[in-house]
Amino acid sequence: QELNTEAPKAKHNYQSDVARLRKIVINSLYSHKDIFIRELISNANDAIEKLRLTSLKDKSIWDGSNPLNITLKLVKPEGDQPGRIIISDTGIGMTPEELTTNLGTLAKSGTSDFLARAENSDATGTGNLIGAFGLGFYSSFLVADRVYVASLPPATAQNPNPVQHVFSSSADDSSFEIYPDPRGNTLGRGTEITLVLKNEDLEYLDADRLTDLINKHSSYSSAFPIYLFTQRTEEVPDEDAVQDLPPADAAESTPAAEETPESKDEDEATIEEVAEEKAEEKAPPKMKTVVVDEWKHLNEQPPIWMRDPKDVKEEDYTNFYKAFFKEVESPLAWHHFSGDSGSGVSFRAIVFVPGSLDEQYWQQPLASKSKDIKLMVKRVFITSDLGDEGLPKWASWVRVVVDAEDLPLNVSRETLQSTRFLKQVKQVIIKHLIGIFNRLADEEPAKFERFQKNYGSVLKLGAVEDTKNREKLAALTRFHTNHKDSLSLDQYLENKKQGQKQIFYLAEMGREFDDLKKSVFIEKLDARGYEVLLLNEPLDEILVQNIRQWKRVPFQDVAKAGLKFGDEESQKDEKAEMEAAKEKFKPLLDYLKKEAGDKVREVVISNRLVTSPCAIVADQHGYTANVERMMSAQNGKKETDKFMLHEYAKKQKLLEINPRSPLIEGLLRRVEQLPSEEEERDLEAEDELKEVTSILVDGALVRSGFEVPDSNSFFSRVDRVLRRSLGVSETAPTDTTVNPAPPVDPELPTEEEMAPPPFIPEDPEEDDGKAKIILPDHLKDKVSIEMEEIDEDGNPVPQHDEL
Ligand SMILES: Nc1ncnc2c1ncn2[C@@H]1O[C@H](COP(=O)(O)OP(=O)(O)OP(=O)(O)O)[C@@H](O)[C@H]1O
Repeated sequence: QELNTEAPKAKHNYQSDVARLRKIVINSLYSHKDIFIRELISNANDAIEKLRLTSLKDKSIWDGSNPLNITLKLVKPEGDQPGRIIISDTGIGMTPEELTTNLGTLAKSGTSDFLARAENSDATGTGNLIGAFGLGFYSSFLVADRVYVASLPPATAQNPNPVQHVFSSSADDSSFEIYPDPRGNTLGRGTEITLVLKNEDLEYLDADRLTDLINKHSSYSSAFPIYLFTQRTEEVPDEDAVQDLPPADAAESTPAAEETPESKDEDEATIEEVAEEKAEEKAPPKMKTVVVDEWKHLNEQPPIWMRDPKDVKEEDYTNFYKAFFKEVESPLAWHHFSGDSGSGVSFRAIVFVPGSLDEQYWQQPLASKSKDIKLMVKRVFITSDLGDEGLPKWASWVRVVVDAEDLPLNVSRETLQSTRFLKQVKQVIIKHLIGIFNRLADEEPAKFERFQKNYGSVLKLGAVEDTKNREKLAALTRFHTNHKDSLSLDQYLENKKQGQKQIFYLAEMGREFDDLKKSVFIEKLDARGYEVLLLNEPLDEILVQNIRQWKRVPFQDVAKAGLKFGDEESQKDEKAEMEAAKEKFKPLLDYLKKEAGDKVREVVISNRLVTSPCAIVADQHGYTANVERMMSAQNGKKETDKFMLHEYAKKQKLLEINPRSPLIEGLLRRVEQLPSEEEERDLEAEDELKEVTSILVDGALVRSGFEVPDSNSFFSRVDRVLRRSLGVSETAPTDTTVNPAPPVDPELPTEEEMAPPPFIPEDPEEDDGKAKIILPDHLKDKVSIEMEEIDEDGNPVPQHDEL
C-alpha cells in the first residue's frame, strides 16, 4: 500500500540551519555519497539502543521477547514505481512531534558557526564536515529524491495508543510534511525509512554492492543484527509435475510486512513456480525455477574487538575505526588487547590514537571529558560517559572501545559508574596508550615524528598534569636544541659534557627556534659546544618547573643566575681572568649600580657573554622575561603589578657585563676619566655619559627579552644620541605645527560616496609574473605600501638593525 496519500497533510518549514545543512550535504558531499547507509544504520542502532536502555527502567516498553534488529530491503524500479531502499529498525520510534523536531531542526550548539565554515570550505574540507558533525539523517538526500520516514513509538502510560506517522520530504523542498500513515500501524514499533532513489543512484539496489558497503563501513556500527532481504532464483525438482498437474500461476511473493527475519528460518524458501518445463516420460526429474526469499545476516562475524588480533588485518582496524567513530582520517596507531580489570572483570579493548588532534582540543577547558570511550557489556553499548572517572585532559582525545564480559547486561550507566571497574579501566587505557607511544618511539620513527608534531604538546601537558605518569611522559617528550631538531631528555644526558651538572634550557614563549639560537643567553654555551634546550611553548616553562630535574640532574634556566659550565675548576686561566676583571671593572660596576639601581639589583661580570656587551639575567628568585610575559598574559599587566611578591620577583635582576667587549672597555675609560674633585666636574659630560649608560642598560633589557619601562623616554634618549653622532643640534625643535581637523560634521556619507570605484585590473598581457599590489587610481596617492619579506613558511624574516 502507498505511503503517500491524498488526505490533508501538516506542512512544516525546515529550520533555516537544516535547510543550509541539507544544501551543503546535497551539493558538496557528492563524492562521499556512500556514507548515507552508514549514517542511517547508525541512527537505527542508536534508536534500538535507546529502546533497550529505556526498557531497563520501564519493562512495558520492551520485555525482551520480540527481536531487536535492523532490516534492509531493496526494491527495483518497476513500471512507474521508482527504485527504493527501505531501512527499518525495531527501535524507540518517533511520535509525530518528535518527527518534526528531530528531523526538521538542528539541536546542536555552534551549528551556525560550523555551517558558515562548511559553506566556505572546498571539497577537501568536506571530510572534516562529516567527521565533526555527523550528517546523520540528511545524508539520505545524497542518493534520494524523496524520503519517507514512517515511525511508531512503543505504547507507554503517557501515550497508550500511539499512531504511526509519516515524515515526507523531497530533496529540493524547503518544507516537509507529517501525516498519519495511510497503511495504519504496520510497524509494530520502530522506524522505517524509505529512500526513493535518484535515477543515477540505482546502483545501490545491487545487493552485492550494498553488502560490500555495509561490510566495509557499517557492520561494526551496530551491535544488533542487520539483515538484508534478497531474492534469488533456484532450480528444484518439480514435485507437482510428477502428479502431472497443470502448472500454477507464477506469483511474486514478498514477506508480510510484520514478518521479521527471526520469525522465519533463514534460507526458508517461498516456493513459487515461474516456469514449467514439459513433462517427458522417464526423463530426468522435471525441474522448475523458484524464487527463494532470504534474509541475509550481514554482521554475522563477531565484532573486531572480540576477534584474535592475529586474525585482524590492518585495513580492518582502519575501516572499523572510521565507521565506529564516524571519522574520515585513518588512526595513527592502535593497540588491541584483552585483560582483567583486577576486580574480576575480564574485558577486551582497542585503544586508538586519532590521525590528528581535534582542532578544538586546546580550546576546551582543562576539565573537559573524553567522549570517545565506548563502554560495552557483552557487545552491547552501555555508555560513553566515564563519570568522575574520566580520563585526564591530556588523554581525553583517545578513542577506545572496551567490552566487559563479566558485568550484568542490564547494568545501568549509574551503577557502572559506581563500580571499581571504571577506575581500573581508566588506568589500563592510560597504560596501553603510553605503551603505544613507546612502541612508536622505538620501532616506527616516521610515525613517531608525526605523532610528535600532533601530540607533542599533549605529552608536555601530561607530564605536568598526571603526576603518576610524569616520568614516562616526560621521557617521551622531544625538544629542539641549539644542535638538533628533536632530542629526548635521556639523549641530552648522554651528550652532556664532562663535569656538566646542569641541563641548560632557554625559554622564550612564541619565539622562533632560529631566533632563540641567537639569544644573548646562549652565546657562550653555544660557542663552547654545550647543548641547550630551546623552549618556545607556554607549557615548556611549566613543565621544567614541575619536573625540576631529570635523572638527578637539575634544569638550569640560562637566563637566570647560577649558570655553571661544570669545568670552572679546570679553567684556571679563565678564573684568573674573571678575578682580574672584577678588580679592573670595579669603578664601572659601582657606577652602573648607581645609575641602574632602579632596574637591577646587582651588576656583575658575566661568564655567559661572548659578543654582546651586556645582558640582564634573573636572579634565582626573580622572574625571567619569559615568566614575566606569562604572568602578564595570565593576569593582565595591571593585576600582576598589584602583588607585592611579583614586585619583589620583578626586581631580582642582575646586569651582567662582558669584560671583553670594547664598548664596556670604552665605558670604563669614560667613568674613570670623571674628575673626582667637586670643582672640576663637567656636568654636561656627566649627563651625556648617564644618557649613554641608560641606553646601554635599557638595550640590555630589550636584548634579554624584557620590556623597557618607559619606551618613549628610551627612544627620546636614542634620538638625542643620534643627533649628537650626526652633528645635529640637540635642542633644535622640530616644526610641530599641524593643520587642525575640519569642523564637526555629523552627516553620514551616502552609500554611493562610500562605495569604492569599480576596479579594473591591469592588462594581463603586461603580467611579468612578479607579485604586485594593484591600486585603483583614486587610492594611488593616498596609500603608501610597506613590504615585509617573509620566508617559505610565511614567517617574517627579521631585519637586523645594527643600532
Ligand atoms: N531510526 C531512527 N529512530 C528513531 N529516531 C531517529 C532515527 N533516526 C533519526 N532519529 C532521530 O532524529 C535525530 C536526528 O538524527 P540525525 O541523524 O540527523 O542526527 P543525530 O543522529 O542526532 O546526530 P549524529 O548523526 O551526529 O549522530 C536523532 O537524534 C534521533 O532523535
